[in-house]
Amino acid sequence: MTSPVYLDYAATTPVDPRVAELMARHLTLDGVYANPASRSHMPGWLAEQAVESARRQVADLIAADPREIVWTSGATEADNLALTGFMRANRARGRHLVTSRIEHKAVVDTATALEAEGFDVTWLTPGADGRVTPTQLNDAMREDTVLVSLMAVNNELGSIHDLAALAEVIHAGGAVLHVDAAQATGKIALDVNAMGIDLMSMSAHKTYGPKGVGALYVRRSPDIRLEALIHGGGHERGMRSGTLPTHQIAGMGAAFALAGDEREADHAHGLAMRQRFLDGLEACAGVHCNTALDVSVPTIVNLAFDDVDGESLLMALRALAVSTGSACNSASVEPSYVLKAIGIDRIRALASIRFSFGRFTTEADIDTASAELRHALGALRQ
Ligand SMILES: Cc1ncc(COP(=O)(O)O)c(C=O)c1O
Ligand code: FES
Repeated sequence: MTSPVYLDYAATTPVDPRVAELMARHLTLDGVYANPASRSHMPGWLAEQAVESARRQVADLIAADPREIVWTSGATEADNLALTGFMRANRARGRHLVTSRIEHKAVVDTATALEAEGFDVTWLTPGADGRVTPTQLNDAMREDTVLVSLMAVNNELGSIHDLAALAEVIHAGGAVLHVDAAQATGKIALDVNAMGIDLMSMSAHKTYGPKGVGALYVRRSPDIRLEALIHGGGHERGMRSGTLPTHQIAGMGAAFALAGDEREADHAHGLAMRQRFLDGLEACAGVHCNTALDVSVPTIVNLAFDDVDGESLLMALRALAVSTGSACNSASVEPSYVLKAIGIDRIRALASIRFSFGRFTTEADIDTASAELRHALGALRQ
C-alpha cells in the first residue's frame, strides 16, 4: 500500500529536515548533550547556550523579550499553566474568566476544571465565521473579570481572531489576555506588544518542529504573576520545574526561526494550494465551506458534503490522511463541538472534513486529493 497523501498538518506537521538534523546534533557525545542547568562544567554551559539561543529565536518570532519565554512540554501544558496558574495567583483580584466555545480542549477542559474549583467562567459563542467580536466580549466583561482566553487561529476552521481589537476591550476592563497560538505561529504575524497579548501558548509540532515541546510567553511589563503547576528544581524562574530537553528546545528554536524567515513564502504556497484544491472541487455539487475563507489561514479548509455520511466518506478516502476535526476527538462519533458552536447542524457537522496542508504539500498531492474526493462522492451518492 502506498502511503496516503498527508493533509492533516493542523494535527501535526512533519519536522523540517533542517530542524531534525540540528536536533540530532544535540543528543550524543559529539554534540550538546549536557544538562543545561549544570553550572560546574563546559558541556553544561554549551547546553545552556543552546537553550538561550533557542529562547531568543522563539521570542524573536513574536517580538518578545527572551526573558518572557517559559519552556513547557507543549501548548496543552502552556494553556494549563496560563489559565490555572493565573486564576489561582490572582484569586484575590477576581474570580471571573471569559473564553469561547471553540477553544481547543486544553483550554475548554482547564476552564471547566477551574469552574469546579469555584471560579466563574463565561463561554462566548462565536459567529458563523468562527470569531468572537469585540462588542460581544465587551458585554461579557465584569468588574471581577481577570482573564480572557481566546485562540489566535482555530484548529478546525482556520479562523483568525482580531486580537488587537479584542485586547483593547480586555485591557479597558482591567483584565489580561491569554492567547492559544498553537495554530498561529508561522501562519500569521504575531507581535505581543502591538497586539496586546499578555500570555501566549505555543507548540513546536504545529510549526515543523518536534512534538513534546512548547512555550508560554509571560509578559514582564506589567508583570504577570502565575502560580506554578509543576514543582521541583525551580527551573524557568520557578514557573516550570524539570530538566530542560535541550534537543527539543533547540529544535523548536530552529523551527521558529524558519517560521519567521519563511512565513511569507509558506503563506503564498498555502494560498496557491487552497485555490487549486477548491478549483478541483468546482464540478462537485453539494459541497459547502465551513471555513470563512476571507478571515482564515489558507492552510485549513473545513468542508461539508451533502448526502454522504462523514464516516463513510473518511473510509472511502483512505488514500488521504485527513480527519473530521481535531486529532484528540477523532475517536468520537459525536459531531465536532466547534462546528456545533458556530451553528452548523448535526447532520452537516457529521459530514464535514478538515483538510489541512503546509510547507511540503505539492500540487500533485492536491490533485490526488480532489480526484479522490470527486470519485468518493460520486460512488457514495449513487
Ligand atoms: C489550538 C490548539 N491548542 C493546543 C493544542 C495542543 O498542543 P500540544 O499538542 O502542543 O499540547 C493544539 C494541537 O493539538 C491546538 O491545535
Ligand atoms: S491536542 Fe490538538 S488535536 Fe489533539
